[in-house]
Amino acid sequence: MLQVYLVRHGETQWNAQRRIQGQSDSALTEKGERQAEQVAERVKTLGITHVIASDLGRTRRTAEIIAMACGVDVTLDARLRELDMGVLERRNLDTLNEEEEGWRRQLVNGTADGRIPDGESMLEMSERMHAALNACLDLPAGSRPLLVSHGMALGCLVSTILGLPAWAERRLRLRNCSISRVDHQQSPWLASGWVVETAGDISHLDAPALDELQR
Ligand SMILES: O=C(O)[C@H](O)COP(=O)(O)O
Repeated sequence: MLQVYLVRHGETQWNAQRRIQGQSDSALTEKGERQAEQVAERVKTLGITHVIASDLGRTRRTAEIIAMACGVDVTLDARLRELDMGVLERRNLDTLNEEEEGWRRQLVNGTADGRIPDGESMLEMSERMHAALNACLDLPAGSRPLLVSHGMALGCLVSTILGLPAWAERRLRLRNCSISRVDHQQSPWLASGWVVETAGDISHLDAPALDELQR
């Protein structure tokens, strides 16, 4: 059985400011740095053999902190990036007009082919996230990788492993520096292949991220 840990990066300045990041970027806040240190402390005893991260700054920084604690290097994989939010990247959620908010809501309300203009669909993101996860199957036997990615990307990955379509209504909140685990396994009472062992664990964190207080 292959166990893969999934971690969303620490809180960023734009998370706290309710600004849409997508494939744009902002630095971790002090709280985000502390969250990354707390998740590193939590996972350093789990026998992690690989830390693989989205190549955006917020995930790279989180991965560096985790990898240091686990004594491994960071490998970057652009397939783990957040959904491309197109023309709405860098915009504050509270400044969107009715049409713009309609584009954004399509990503969370179950619209099959929803996308923000110049952005990515949930299905396109799902396909690259699954490709990155399945690449873990080619790691040496006994590997235990940890992937550092993003809220929409990881939420879609976990939901699709549960059998939901990529564009399903979003009902799984993965907070900053939450830990999820998916296993590739064969067992009597589960479907073969990927299953969800845990999702969204934040018991290792001492305080909710700012953006959680505002949502
Ligand atoms: O702002 C965004 O793009 C998403 O809602 C959250 O993205 P993140 O998980 O990269 O912060």
